[in-house]
Amino acid sequence: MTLKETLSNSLSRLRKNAPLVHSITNSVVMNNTANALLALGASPIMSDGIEEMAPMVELSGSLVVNIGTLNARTVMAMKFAASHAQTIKHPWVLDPVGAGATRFRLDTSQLLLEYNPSVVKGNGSEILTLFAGEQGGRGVDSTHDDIKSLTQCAVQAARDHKTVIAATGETDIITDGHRVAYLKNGHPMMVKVTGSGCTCAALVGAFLATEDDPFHAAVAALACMSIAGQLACQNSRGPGSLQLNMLDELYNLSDETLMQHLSMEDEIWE
Ligand SMILES: Nc1ncnc2c1ncn2[C@@H]1O[C@H](COP(=O)(O)OP(=O)(O)O)[C@@H](O)[C@H]1O
Ligand SMILES: Cc1ncsc1CCOP(=O)(O)O
Ligand SMILES: [Mg+2]
Repeated sequence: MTLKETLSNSLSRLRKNAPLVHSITNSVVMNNTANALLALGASPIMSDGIEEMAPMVELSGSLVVNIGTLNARTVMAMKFAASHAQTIKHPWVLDPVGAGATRFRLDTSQLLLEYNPSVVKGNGSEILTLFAGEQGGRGVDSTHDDIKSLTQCAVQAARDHKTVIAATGETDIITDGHRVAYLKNGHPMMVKVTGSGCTCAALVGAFLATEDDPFHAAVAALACMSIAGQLACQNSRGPGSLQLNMLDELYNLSDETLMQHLSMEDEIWE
């Protein structure tokens, strides 16, 4: 079966299951992320209280750890949740937001990596900072657009850490170190809405709960995000209407629309 065929009913499968997705995320995007998960067909719950971390991880179908507005207390909660997820083999995704901005962010991202995330989702600069030690990015935004070097880095990182790397940008690159998918959907206006990348990570979390293979989960999630974004941009005058239209497009997305608009190439790296 081709990758495209494998993805052809992933969205309806997700909606049938309506998974509960637990996010420890940043205070900038919390509301929008919860709405995006609802629009897609999942159920969000945001919680960073260490007192309820273990039962919350067990209750939900997957975990999203996003370090966007981290502090000492929330980092403790993130570590606890990630560690518990690893112990009970619970799927989880790491979004190392602004990993290159400060030492605290880099150290926290590296520490969380030790708990074997199923997927690491970042923009190009975050992935290169974390896995190639490159200085780049402007705060939480990416300054990287070289597909060749990013793919090389992502493949090696996926192999070294036995995980799936999903690097977003004009072309999204998703790899488990062997299979590599390039998604060319999306629209440049998407970078003008804060939290676009965070929504990607949340959607990866949703698909991790209903797909057995984290590589498929990451490809399905980024395809939904980029295609919904691309369609939303057609009716948006700017970032304000895009943020709203994005939710409507996620809500109205179907397997058929996804397959119709999907612009993807994939290859195997030996
Ligand atoms: N230049 C671009 N053209 C098309 N889509 C883009 C572009 N830049 C980012 N995207 C899309 O925007 C979403 C967020 O990606 P990105 O901006 O890299 O994340 P972040 O918000 O973490 O920096 C992804 O779905 C990605 O495909
Ligand atoms: C602006 C900002 N500052 C801290 S977290 C955050 C949101 C980042 O969202 P994204 O990574 O999706 O652009
Ligand atoms: Mg981001």
